[in-house]
Amino acid sequence: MTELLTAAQMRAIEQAAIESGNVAGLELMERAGQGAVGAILAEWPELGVGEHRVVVLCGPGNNGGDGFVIARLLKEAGWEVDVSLYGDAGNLPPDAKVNYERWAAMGAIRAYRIDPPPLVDDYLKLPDRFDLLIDAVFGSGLTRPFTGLFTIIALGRERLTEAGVKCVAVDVPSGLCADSGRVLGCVIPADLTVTFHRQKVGHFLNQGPEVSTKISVADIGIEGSPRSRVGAVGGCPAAPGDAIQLVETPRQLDKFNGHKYSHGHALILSGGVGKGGAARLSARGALRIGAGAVTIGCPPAALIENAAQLTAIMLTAVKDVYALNDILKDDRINALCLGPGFGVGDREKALLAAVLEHRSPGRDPGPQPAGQSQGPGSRPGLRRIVLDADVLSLLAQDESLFAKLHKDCVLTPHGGEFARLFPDIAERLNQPASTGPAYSKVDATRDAAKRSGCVILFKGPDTVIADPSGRCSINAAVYERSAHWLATAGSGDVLAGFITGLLARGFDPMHAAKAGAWLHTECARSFGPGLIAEDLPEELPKVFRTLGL
Ligand SMILES: NC(=O)C1=CN([C@@H]2O[C@H](COP(=O)(O)OP(=O)(O)OC[C@H]3O[C@@H](n4cnc5c(N)ncnc54)[C@H](OP(=O)(O)O)[C@@H]3O)[C@@H](O)[C@H]2O)[C@@H](O)CC1
Ligand SMILES: [K+]
Repeated sequence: MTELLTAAQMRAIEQAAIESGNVAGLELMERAGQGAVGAILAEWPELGVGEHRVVVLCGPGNNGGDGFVIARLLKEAGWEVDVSLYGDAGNLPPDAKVNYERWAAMGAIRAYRIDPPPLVDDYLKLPDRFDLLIDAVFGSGLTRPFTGLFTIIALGRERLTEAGVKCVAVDVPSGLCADSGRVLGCVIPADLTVTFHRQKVGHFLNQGPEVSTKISVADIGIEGSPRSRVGAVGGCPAAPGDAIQLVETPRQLDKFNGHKYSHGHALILSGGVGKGGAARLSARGALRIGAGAVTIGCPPAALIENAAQLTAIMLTAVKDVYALNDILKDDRINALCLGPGFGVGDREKALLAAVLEHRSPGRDPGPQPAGQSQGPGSRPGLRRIVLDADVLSLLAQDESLFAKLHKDCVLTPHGGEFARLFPDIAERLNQPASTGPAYSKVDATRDAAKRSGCVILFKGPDTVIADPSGRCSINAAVYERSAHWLATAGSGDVLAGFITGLLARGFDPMHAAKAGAWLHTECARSFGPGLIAEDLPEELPKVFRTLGL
């Protein structure tokens, strides 16, 4: 389980470690500097031999303090070191001040005031040639946008890359909000970002991956402390529900025993003639991921078209609400998917209302083992629903439909659909970030989950999944899991099908959303560029084999 931290959580963990008496803040700063140097030499071993020159940009807080430690360590290793301080030495926090003084006893410091900012010509009188730029200007304490300094560096950054200068961000690239991954003002993009103890949420959201480029986590020796995790016993102020997890290999994919209906039965409602492709993609995804049976329900006129395309997937006519209610008398149908290619007419609206109302009258599955409920079919009438695409538009248009949403629903909006469903939340998220920590996609998804009472899966390379209780995870298709070719027509329909299939197999909504998103990314990575949506379900057997299933 990989837990991501906000700046406040990291501060609380650091504070708890210091208060435990096992380690002093100054020692943590020393370890942070050592960790950064270690990570740099591991990344570029060639920097460990021969003569090199580094420019260290320090800022007014403890991130700057880390910079002074790095300057000292590299100088001791024989480097030529050029240090600047952006801020007032008299106002440095205590540990940073100690390291400032230690460095001052070894070398020069060019100091620049924050207010008024330095003139372009005055700032960054960089040496003619150097190998490494250490960005220790701002870390997790960035509270407001700042452009003066950053603009100069950001503008010169490309030139530095061309000159072969490597840029290392200490903790986060300066200008990046450690909680939201949003840029306040402008940012110094890094070639390598060295962070401490745990990766930060902002490394995975929004622009975080693009400007952090590669993350190395340095151990600063607080791992064993009783409060090193969010929500640990007596831990930091954040409630357990506030921990944000990175979605990883799902552990509950082993097959149930029994006949095919013990793997559940998914019903995918499709649109009319010529509109069935999206639902067929969802159905294929649901079947491949292991639903025992999958049926597409389409308007009578679309039966022939669908029949010509389907073999293992069953087909039934759903003319109207009466027909649907008849089908739903079959208790083995335990998961539904509505939205892909569905349409937004009166028939669809009525079907959506009926499905939302049809939910297991008075049946609560009660406490379940982590991630899985009892075998599907064991609780007749319990229906879990994935709502995607057109249905999200219907929900956005009609408050009474929205009010029918419940905890067994999973909504899977992309950015545009999210903005239609939750316009005020999206507006807050899309406003330029003016204070740090900035409102993040995690905050927005949690707020949306709370309002709707459902699991929300907010798509993107940084897919955020939250439930109404605040539980939250990020499926990150970034860094080594990057799969930009996943942005292809129909890919979302397959994702909706994956989640539906997992719901049919008995996964609870949160775990189905997480596992579905993770497997979706894995299929794309496994297939590689050239992928089209049809390839995603077909890649699942290979991914399952890799998982040892
Ligand atoms: N936590 C840990 O366990 C460990 C933490 N460590 C390190 O500490 C870092 C966090 O340190 P930090 O809290 O001092 O924050 P940091 O970003 O250095 O600067 C804050 C200062 O900047 C100022 N300021 C903010 N925005 C500004 C702007 N736009 N323009 C101008 N000024 C601005 C702000 O001013 P204020 O908002 O208070 O007015 C404040 O003075 C962390 O990233 C890691 O590197 C390690 O040593 C290992 C252990
Ligand atoms: K930094």
